Amino acid sequence: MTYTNVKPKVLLIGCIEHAQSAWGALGQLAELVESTATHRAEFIQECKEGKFDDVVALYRTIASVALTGLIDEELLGVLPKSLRYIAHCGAGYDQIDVHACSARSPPIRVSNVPTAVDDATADVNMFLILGALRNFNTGMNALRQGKWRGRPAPPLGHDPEGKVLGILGMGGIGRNLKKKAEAFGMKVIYHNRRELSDVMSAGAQYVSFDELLSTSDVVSLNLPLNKNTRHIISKAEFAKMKDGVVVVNTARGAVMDEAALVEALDSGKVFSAGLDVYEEEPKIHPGLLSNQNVMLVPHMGTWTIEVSSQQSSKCCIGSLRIQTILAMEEWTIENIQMALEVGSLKSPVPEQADL
Ligand SMILES: NC(=O)c1ccc[n+]([C@@H]2O[C@H](COP(=O)([O-])OP(=O)(O)OC[C@H]3O[C@@H](n4cnc5c(N)ncnc54)[C@H](O)[C@@H]3O)[C@@H](O)[C@H]2O)c1
Repeated sequence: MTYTNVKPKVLLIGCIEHAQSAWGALGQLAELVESTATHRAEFIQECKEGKFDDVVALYRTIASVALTGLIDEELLGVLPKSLRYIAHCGAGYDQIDVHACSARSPPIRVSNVPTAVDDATADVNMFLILGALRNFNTGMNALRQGKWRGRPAPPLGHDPEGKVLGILGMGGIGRNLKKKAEAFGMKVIYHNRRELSDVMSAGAQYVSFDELLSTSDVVSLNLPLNKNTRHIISKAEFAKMKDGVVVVNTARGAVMDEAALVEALDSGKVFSAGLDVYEEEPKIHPGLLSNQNVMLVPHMGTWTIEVSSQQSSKCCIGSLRIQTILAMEEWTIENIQMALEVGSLKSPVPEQADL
C-alpha cells in the first residue's frame, strides 16, 4: 500500500513514554491522531462520532486497556472500517481478539513486540522451576517467622539434573528457557502449534500435547493466551500428568484453570508450582496463597533494569530500563512505518502468519 497525496491517519491509544522522536518522524509519513477518552464508553463514543474515520493504523500500549477495555468484537464493530493494522507495544497480546481481527473484511493485521523480554522472563521461569523443584518456599517462609526451616522441616526437594522439562509454547521465551534449563541438566521436550525446524528447536524433541503432559517432570507454560489456549491446562490435563509433577507458568494466568491447579496441589498430584501470572491479577486464589509448596511472584517476568541480550547493543549504563521501553516503542512504530510503506508488518503475530 502506498500513499501519495493524502497522508494516512494513525491513531495513538495510550502514551509514548520515550520514543517521541521516532513518533514525531512518523508524522512526516502520516497524520497522527489521539484519543482523549478516559474510559471505554468515551472511546466508543469517539469512534461513533467519526473522530477516527480514515484511520489506517493504530498504536496501542498494554496500559491503554484501562482506557478502551479489550480490543474485542464490540470495539472492532465501532473502530473505523478503514483500520488495517494494530501495532501492540508488548510481547503478550491477549488484550486483542486476533481471531476477530482476522475475520474482519478486509482483515486487521496485528503485530506485537517479540524477543525484547525473552531473557528476563526465561530467567524468572528458571527461578520458579528451581524454587518449585526444591520446595524453597516452605523453608523461606519459616525462616522469616524465626523458625529456621520450620517444624516439621520441609520435605527434601528435587534436582533439575536429568528431569524432563516439557515446554508448552516453544516461542521466544520457550526457546530461551530451553538453553537455560539444559545448563541445569534438564532434558527438554516441547509442544507447539507447529513443529519447529531443526535449527529453531536446537535438539529439543517435538511431542504431542498428551505426550508432553504424560512424560514431563516439569510442565512449563509459555504460550499466548487466546480463545484456544484459555484453560488449556485444566482438570483433565492435570489427570494426564505424572504424579508429583511441577507446573510453572510465566505466560498468562488464564492459560491454566487456577481452581483445578489448587485441587491438583491439594491432592498431591502436583508436587509444587511456580507462578508469575494469575487469572485475575492482582487477585490471587486463596488456595495458592495458603499452599506452602507454591512459589508466587507478582508478575515480575520483565522487571529488570537491564535490556535483553537482543537489545544490548543499544544500551547505555544508567538508563537501561528506559532503553528497553524505548526499543519496544521504536519497534512498534517500525511496524506502523512498514505497514504504511510496504503494506506488511515487521513482526506480525504468529496466528496471522499465513494471512
Ligand atoms: N511474565 C511476564 O512478565 C511475561 C513477559 C513476556 C511475555 N509473557 C507471556 O509469555 C507468552 C509467550 O511469550 P513469547 O514471547 O515466547 O511468545 P511467542 O509468540 O514467541 O511464542 C509463543 C509460542 O506459543 C505457541 N503456541 C501458540 N498457541 C499454542 C497452542 N495452542 N499450543 C502450543 N503452542 C502454542 C506459538 O506457536 C509460539 O511458538 C506471551 O504471549 C505473554 O503472554 C509474560
